[in-house]
Amino acid sequence: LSASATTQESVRGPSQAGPPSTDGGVIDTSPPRGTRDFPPEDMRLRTWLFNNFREVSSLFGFEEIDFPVLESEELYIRKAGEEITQQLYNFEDKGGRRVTLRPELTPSLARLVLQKGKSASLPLKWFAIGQCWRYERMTRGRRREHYQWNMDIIGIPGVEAEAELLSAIVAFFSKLGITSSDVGIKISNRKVLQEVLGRSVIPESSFAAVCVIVDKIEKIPRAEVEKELTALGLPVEAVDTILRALTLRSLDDLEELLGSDNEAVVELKQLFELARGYGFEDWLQFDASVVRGLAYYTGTVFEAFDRTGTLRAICGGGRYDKLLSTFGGVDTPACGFGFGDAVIVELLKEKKLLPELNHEVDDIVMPLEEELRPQAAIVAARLRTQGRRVDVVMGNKKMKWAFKHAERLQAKRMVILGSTEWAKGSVRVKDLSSREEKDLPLEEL
Ligand SMILES: OCc1cccc(Br)n1
Repeated sequence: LSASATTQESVRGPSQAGPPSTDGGVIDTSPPRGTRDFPPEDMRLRTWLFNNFREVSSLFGFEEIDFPVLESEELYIRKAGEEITQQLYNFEDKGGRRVTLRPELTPSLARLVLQKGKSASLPLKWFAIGQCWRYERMTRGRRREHYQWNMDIIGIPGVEAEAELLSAIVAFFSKLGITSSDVGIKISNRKVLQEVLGRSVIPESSFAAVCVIVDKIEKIPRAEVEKELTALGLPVEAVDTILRALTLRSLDDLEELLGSDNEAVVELKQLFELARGYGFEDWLQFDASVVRGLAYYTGTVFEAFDRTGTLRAICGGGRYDKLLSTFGGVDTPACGFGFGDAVIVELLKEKKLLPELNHEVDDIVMPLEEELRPQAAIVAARLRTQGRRVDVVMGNKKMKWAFKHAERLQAKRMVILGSTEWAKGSVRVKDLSSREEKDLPLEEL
């Protein structure tokens, strides 16, 4: 056997040694490029984060849904030049179908709403937590998967829906100890751009593509944005007007530019008034430069940012009233947000708000002799029936190991089975905080 096979044996033991790997070495134990494993310590943090996602969703009366990570490619074929649709993790399956790992959750949600049709009584308040994928040339070394929390409200045309979603986002941040001094939420409305484009007589068909390009305004040089806009066929003066409009940072200036009866002005004013009612207006700021990079947004758009400016957007969302009709359904008002699992963890690290999460059990059950293992099972079953988390020591360990193990797991008690005590129907229980030790009859455990 080659050395590596021995290595494998040392991992699997001689009796179960699998076939030596092809080149005689141990397999590559890293996960596929751009993906992550979640060993226990990382999985505890992820579970903690997702539990907070779920608790906030439940607090706001939302129902959880889920759908396959694999979807038909046609769900994401959009012509607006979005990065997300140009990096599909797509392939042809063995049945010749064009499929893809989903890059986002919203199209799946739209598909499910259409599938439910009239049986889904509106409004729907649905949330999902799902892994999303992109295939990006590793030249940029970025991840190819992340988990996203989405909350969506289907069937409400008014901005009260957006106000609820924003309130949920603020509730989530507050729950984790993040305040409006740490994070702000930029708000705008794509109807600002629609109005400005309308005045420059830009065809409606270019609207989504203009939004996708303008969304890059803070990521690529302005000249590049101008170049891409003119390449779309926009006259130079229209490009100037658009970019000037995007510098607006006050609703009064917006009202002066568009007039008080402009839909964007009306909707934004309503939203800020609701925000005052909810008490989170100090998190919000109007910022006309926010358009978000997804083609299907039609109204309100928003994104949460860290006020130090060191991180990428923490979450983002908006209104997408026409997505269902692009799938052949009846137009249904909808809005929602996506909240990724990566930037929020970076923010919590920076703010020293990461929770201390340890693997914990209540009782360690320790048979002093292998012959007492069946009895240890009886004790463990009894304790678990009471809802106590029990770790049964296996592998013929000594007491010294068991006490170190108990300390690592911050166990409350060590329950020791010895033949003498068992003969009297008792077990020895050591309280690991008071160090008190006593024999307890099994029925008093
Ligand atoms: O938000 C863009 C995106 C989509 C899928 C996977 C990853 Br990582 N990032």
